[in-house]
Amino acid sequence: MEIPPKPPQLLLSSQFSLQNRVCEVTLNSAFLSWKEVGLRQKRTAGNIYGPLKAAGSHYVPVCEIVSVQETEEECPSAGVGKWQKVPQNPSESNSHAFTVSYVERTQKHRWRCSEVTFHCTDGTLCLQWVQAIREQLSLLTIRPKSLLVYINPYGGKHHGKRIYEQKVAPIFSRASIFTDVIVTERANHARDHLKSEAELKKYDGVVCVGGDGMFSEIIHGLISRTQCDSGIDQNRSDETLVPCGLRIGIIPAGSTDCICYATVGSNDPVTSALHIVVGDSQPMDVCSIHHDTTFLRYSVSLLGYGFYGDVLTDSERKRWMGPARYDISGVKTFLSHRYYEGTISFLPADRNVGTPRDKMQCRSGFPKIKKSSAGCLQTDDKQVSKDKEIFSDTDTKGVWQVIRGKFLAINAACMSCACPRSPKGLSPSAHLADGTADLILVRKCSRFDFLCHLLRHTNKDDQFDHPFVEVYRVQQFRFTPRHEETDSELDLREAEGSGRKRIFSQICKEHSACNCGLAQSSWNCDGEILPYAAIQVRVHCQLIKLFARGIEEQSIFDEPSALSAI
Ligand SMILES: Nc1ncnc2c1ncn2[C@@H]1O[C@H](COP(=O)(O)OP(=O)(O)OP(=O)(O)O)[C@@H](O)[C@H]1O
Ligand SMILES: CCCCCCCCCCCCC/C=C/[C@@H](O)[C@H](CO)NC(=O)CCCCC
Ligand SMILES: [Ca+2]
Repeated sequence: MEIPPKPPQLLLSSQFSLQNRVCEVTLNSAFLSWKEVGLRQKRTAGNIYGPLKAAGSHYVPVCEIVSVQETEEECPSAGVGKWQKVPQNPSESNSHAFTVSYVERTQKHRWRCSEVTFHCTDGTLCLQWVQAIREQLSLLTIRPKSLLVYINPYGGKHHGKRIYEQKVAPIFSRASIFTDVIVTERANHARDHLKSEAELKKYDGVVCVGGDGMFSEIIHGLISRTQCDSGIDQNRSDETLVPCGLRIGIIPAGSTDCICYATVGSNDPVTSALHIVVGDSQPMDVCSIHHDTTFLRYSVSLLGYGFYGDVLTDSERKRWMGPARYDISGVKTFLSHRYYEGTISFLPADRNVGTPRDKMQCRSGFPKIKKSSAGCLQTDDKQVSKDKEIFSDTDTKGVWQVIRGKFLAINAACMSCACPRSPKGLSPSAHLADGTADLILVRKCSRFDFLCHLLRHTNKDDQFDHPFVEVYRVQQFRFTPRHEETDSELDLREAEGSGRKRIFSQICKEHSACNCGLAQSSWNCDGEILPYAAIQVRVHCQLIKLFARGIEEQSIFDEPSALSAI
């Protein structure tokens, strides 16, 4: 039987002056609230993006208070050069005041740090309030007190340092968070520092100021350090990796910022800073990628061969263009319309984690997916779709599937990969922490059809609803490009003169410009090119944790019904 939650305990209730009006202010163990005295209370849906409020009432959850401080309103006194307190209005003369900074939701999942200042004539009362609020904040032990910050000064439009100093550092300082800041001096500086030098015990988290490439450096440093400390060999693709203890915060300052966007719902530095301050925690899956017995890289967003690999290869030569390089290279790659041949084998995911086409988008706290002590997933069955269109569990559980063909793109997404270019992402129903990736196969088709498929990433239409697109939810997969297929794999091809084709394939290896389907592409792994085309990929469930909570359902802030318990 579920034990009902305890009602919040009333801690303080007093009258203060707020902008010339008298307000009743209440603090309980869950909320700080205030309402104008004498106003009749009427619950309304209010401003859908505003703070939790009924008409004239404001409710701030204690867990969303950033800080509280005694306020002294001062201005220079003429001529003397000294500063003295000056009341803002008559009712606030002899005024003592305290200011509460708190999270306020605005449009499109963005958060702001708002302030409210309460005035009264009794200094002791103000102090009592400040202490009571601080005491409640001190109970929030999930909040970080000390952070290690890495800034890539060259990510995106080269604004990382300025974004941190102007928008983020003031919020951390208001929340009394200690920071050690390192501005990187070269690529892989942050990775190498985390791997072997950083005194990680000093910190409650690591913050990355940059784009997806910088985030990738941070996870490589942290994951490698954790495996090394635990005696795990990353070159063994069958190893169970040890989850990282420290949470990672992303302050977006890159070109795509897909990981930030898909875990927070926006690419806004202030919003990310506030998610760090309130101590959010979002577990995330990570793919390990091996070539035979060599570990190559980890991936959390896109692993793309063909189209996205070619876009990245071309765009790397245009880094000087900044974020626009992806648009130019995207159009160029689209026009070249190359396809690639090879074999994909994959191990389908358990049916209880849903399917890529079930329209169950990953949202904050839903569906409840927990990693069991045995490392596998437990889901709340009632929340999981019963969509059966691709495989039935009994047919495929634990059985590798093999698909050969000619592909314009082979993409694997461990999460939705939503970003400003594609607000619902490459795989809109992929989940952040379910131990699976969505494998998307785009077979050879006409330019027009491929364009329709690409454009659907930018609107509400279903990009998988084409006869040339297949999508599978997988735990592991392998890819072998056509020219690396073994004799036995080639022998398996039906109705193909295998001897003749193999000779042709060797010729085409050196002839990547010809559109014969036997040329090789490269894998785009979270924005980095992999050195091998033949890879094995395995998803590690919830290997890392972010200072995020997943994308919030906007509707929970539309109406104050959640406040009825107060
Ligand atoms: N000081 C530095 N000098 C040069 N390169 C750096 C430095 N610090 C980090 N890097 C590298 O810069 C690359 C790109 O950085 P980042 O991801 O921040 O920006 P981006 O490429 O513009 O954005 P995105 O990855 O979102 O497309 C990363 O791969 C990182 O390794
Ligand atoms: C001709 C019309 C084309 C319209 C196509 C729109 C489709 C956009 C889907 C975007 C998916 C982004 C996935 C994220 C990948 C990141 O790990 C990676 C590093 O930041 N970014 C890219 O590779 C950059 C990839 C940029 C691709 C354009
Ligand atoms: Ca996943």
